[in-house]
Amino acid sequence: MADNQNVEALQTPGTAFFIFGATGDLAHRKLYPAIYSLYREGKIAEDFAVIGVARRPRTPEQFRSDLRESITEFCRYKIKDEEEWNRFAEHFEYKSLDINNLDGYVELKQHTEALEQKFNIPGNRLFYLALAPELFSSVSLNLKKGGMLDSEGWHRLVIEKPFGYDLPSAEKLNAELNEVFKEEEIYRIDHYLGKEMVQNIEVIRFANAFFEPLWNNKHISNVQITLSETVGVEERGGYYDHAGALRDMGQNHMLQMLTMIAMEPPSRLLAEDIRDEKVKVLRSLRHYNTNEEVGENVVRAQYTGGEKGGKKLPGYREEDKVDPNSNTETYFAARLFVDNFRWAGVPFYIRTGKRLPVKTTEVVVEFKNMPNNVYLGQKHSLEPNLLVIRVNPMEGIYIKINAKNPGTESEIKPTAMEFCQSCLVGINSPEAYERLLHDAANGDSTYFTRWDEVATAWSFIDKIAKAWKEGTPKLETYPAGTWGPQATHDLLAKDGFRWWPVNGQEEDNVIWLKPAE
Ligand SMILES: NC(=O)C1=CN([C@@H]2O[C@H](COP(=O)(O)OP(=O)(O)OC[C@H]3O[C@@H](n4cnc5c(N)ncnc54)[C@H](OP(=O)(O)O)[C@@H]3O)[C@@H](O)[C@H]2O)C=CC1
Ligand SMILES: O=C1O[C@H](COP(=O)(O)O)[C@@H](O)[C@H](O)[C@H]1O
Repeated sequence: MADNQNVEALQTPGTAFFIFGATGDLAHRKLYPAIYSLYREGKIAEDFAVIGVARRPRTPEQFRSDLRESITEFCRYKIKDEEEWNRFAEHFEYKSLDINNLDGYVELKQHTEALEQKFNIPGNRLFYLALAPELFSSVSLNLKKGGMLDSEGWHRLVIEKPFGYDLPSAEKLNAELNEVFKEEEIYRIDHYLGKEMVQNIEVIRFANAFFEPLWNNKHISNVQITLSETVGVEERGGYYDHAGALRDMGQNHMLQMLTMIAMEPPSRLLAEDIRDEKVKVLRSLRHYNTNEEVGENVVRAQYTGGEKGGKKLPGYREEDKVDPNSNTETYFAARLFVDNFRWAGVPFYIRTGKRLPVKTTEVVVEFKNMPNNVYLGQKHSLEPNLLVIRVNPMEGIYIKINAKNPGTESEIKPTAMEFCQSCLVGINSPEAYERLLHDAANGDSTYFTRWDEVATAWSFIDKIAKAWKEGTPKLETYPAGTWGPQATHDLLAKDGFRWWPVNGQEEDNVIWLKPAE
């Protein structure tokens, strides 16, 4: 019996899941744990099979043992008991295959058909490409040539980021994929769209009379989006040194979050309506066409060696597989404008970086000061109201208002009222990959990026990348464990703003009203 008792409506149709890149990091840390959670919650019933594909040889026993290791280490559910584990693991098979070897697909087809028969799967096939992007086109072409798309039922391609390196390469990739899969069969992953609180932005905005009437340039002075990480590039130096923060986080996660904040209410809560609104935001982004404009609005930087908790941290250029003379940015911040009626004149500040002091993803919506406030000019220093959406690792929102300090005659204090979602539901809220796999198997593409979103985002990003390539602005540095270079603070200071401390940290003057224990 599934752990989630109310599962009928949520169950995926019988599906064969193919994980290309089955021995890789993403499969190990995210995909297998996600599949196990879905199984435990009854969102996947017994009519499924998972076929792992990669080059290195693995016996079925080895593959299932890797699988168990991955789930034990990374899944939010613990393995229940041996009987349940065996029932689950029986659905997993491994096929050693070089994705360029067409003959291998013919064998894969036979293998698949046998599994489909065994588990009563009606020919629905979901191909998840957890592979280097250079391999995406060959896989899709060989799937077709090898007869893997001949089954009854649907065929879907789930594809990891990065989707291209720039607009021309993304266009090329898209054209190649379209030779095999239609747009509606392609599910481009941006795992930030699978995060609970990113999805909640829509609800907070469109289901609350508090917020939506104020959600515009009359009432909001600026928006700040921070995606900070404490880690460096870890084992991904080779990939990262080619990509950098702008392509790794900016083109996708950051712009996607911005669209969720800035979009107009969709006419219906359907995938195409929502994605139509998101792409309109991307089209309204003010492009920085000259190096001067990029220099004025964008900061890029790279971490140097630092220290945290007495531990020495290496500089970026000392990291494994990174060019010792690399000019790749590990940090960037930008001031963006959405030039439409709602947002004219409101800066959206975004920043992301590796080796920053804390791991957090947070959106701060700063409201304008009250006009002619009777308290202004007196001894009080009023702070602007804030709505803070906490995405990661803590989930929830808080709003900061000005209120009378209890027990004083007239002292006004910033007071934060917090809805801490993760305090209520714990860390058990579904992982992004669970939702996204489940959505893809159910044919719901709402939280996947459509081609026009990807292309429009690249056309904006490419101009920044071009200016950087030409040396503008210069690459700054920041010691590992700090909040980036001074230039990032200047970016806001010139508009009269400042970055709000993340997690409400360092704000001694604020009274916190937390939910009762
Ligand atoms: N890891 C992460 O946290 C994230 C990863 N991604 C994206 O996911 C994708 C995969 O990343 P990740 O798992 O880290 O990469 P890894 O390098 O860890 O894994 C790559 C996988 O591809 C397989 N592979 C490589 N070449 C071939 C080939 N010719 N034929 C068949 N299989 C092949 C490898 O297996 P073998 O060597 O056995 O063939 C391995 O299973 C990338 O696009 C990455 O950008 C996106 C977000 C986060
Ligand atoms: O896509 C990526 O995201 C991770 C950060 O994801 P999070 O869910 O842990 O916030 C980042 O480390 C990685 O470089 C990037 O490719």
